[in-house]
Amino acid sequence: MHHFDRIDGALHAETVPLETLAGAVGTPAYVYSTATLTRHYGLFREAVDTHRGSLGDALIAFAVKANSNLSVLATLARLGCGADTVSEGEIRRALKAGVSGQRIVFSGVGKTDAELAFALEARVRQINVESAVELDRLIAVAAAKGAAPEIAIRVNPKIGAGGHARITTGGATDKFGVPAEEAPALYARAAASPHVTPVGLACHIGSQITTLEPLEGAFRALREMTLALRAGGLAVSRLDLGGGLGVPYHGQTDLPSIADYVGMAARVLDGLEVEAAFEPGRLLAANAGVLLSRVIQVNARSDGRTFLVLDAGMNDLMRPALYDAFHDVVAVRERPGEVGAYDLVGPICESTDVFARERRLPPLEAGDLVAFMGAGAYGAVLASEYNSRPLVPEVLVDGDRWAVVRSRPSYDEMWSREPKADWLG
Ligand SMILES: Cc1ncc(COP(=O)(O)O)c(C=O)c1O
Ligand SMILES: N[C@@H](CCCC[NH3+])C(=O)O
Repeated sequence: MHHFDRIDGALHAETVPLETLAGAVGTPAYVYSTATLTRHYGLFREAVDTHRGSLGDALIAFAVKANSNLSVLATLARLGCGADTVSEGEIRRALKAGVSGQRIVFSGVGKTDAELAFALEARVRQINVESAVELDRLIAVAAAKGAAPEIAIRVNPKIGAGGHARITTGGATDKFGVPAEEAPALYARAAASPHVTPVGLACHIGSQITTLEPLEGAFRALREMTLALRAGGLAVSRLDLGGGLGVPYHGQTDLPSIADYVGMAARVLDGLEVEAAFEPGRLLAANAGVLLSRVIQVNARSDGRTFLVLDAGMNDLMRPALYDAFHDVVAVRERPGEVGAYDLVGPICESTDVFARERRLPPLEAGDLVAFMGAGAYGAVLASEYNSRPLVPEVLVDGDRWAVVRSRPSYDEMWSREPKADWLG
């Protein structure tokens, strides 16, 4: 079986052949590796523990949006990982997977009153407030419940970064966070309310960030703001540094390592005596998963273009269509012969249902299996049933054992969610 994990150039293999899984559950299917999730969390934990002096007893809160499969979350929860959540559904998933409320951070620009109330009932560790208007609503919700939740103010440091313009979150025009110049006054306002307890600041400037500079700039902004708030007599004991560190989709070997990244954070926070938190999503999960797909047909056109038509479509893996994202694709069993240039497409009736153009691959035939690498983050979670295609199964592998951790619904199950309007008879 192909190795999943390319982080740090290290290879971690599970021992169940992908062919076996494809035969058992059908294709397309997402396959996740326990060993890789464990290794990535372990590397992060080790880096953070090395810098306890600067980072305190730091929380690593997996960004559930990256992969919300309950068994993936349970795998991480068992290792001690927390959860960064952005909806009631994600809080519920994290709790169901065994993450205690005390390890759950609730972020997001549009939390409803009902979701805020739910977060208070779940006694989450921290609510990251993203605007003045949200603070007012939270104060009202908390007052009605006689609560005083611990909150952080998410600061927008006007440093946007990321692998694509559509995934930056810290830019001046992005909807996320409180503009840096407004944040101190908002913090002071929160401190004056008996219904919330401001404990710190948060930031998250974007995703698939491949250099440390923008992250360092954002962390420095939080440091300066902490010192300014303290000078004004306000207590700041936590800094939530968000997620965003990129992974090597292209096999790059020059990306910052987890140790580089955490070491940089420790240097910036040194001497502040705060407890740090990190919210990695992609970093923990992307290279812990592949999307398995079978070739439906090879359409070699007379104009010279060869379309490899796969049974996976953009509804199963949206990233290429949404962000022109690159996913390495490998033939699960390589046939001998000359490498060809294939346009990898799915069966969806959309012109953007193209995974790659002129990708060089060994000879492939109908029925062959391919694996999309780096599909463990923002893969299954972004899938839809477009073109009435059932969501694909998800499988978790652990050494030589495997389990279906999300099943493919039957068509009847799909229809059962659409009761006929009673007037239609
Ligand atoms: C608030 C917050 N934290 C963490 C993450 C995780 O980001 P990534 O998967 O890039 O680590 C995101 C997503 O971008 C986010 O919005
Ligand atoms: N969904 C995006 C990342 C966005 C992260 C959430 N803010 C991706 O697949 O790259």
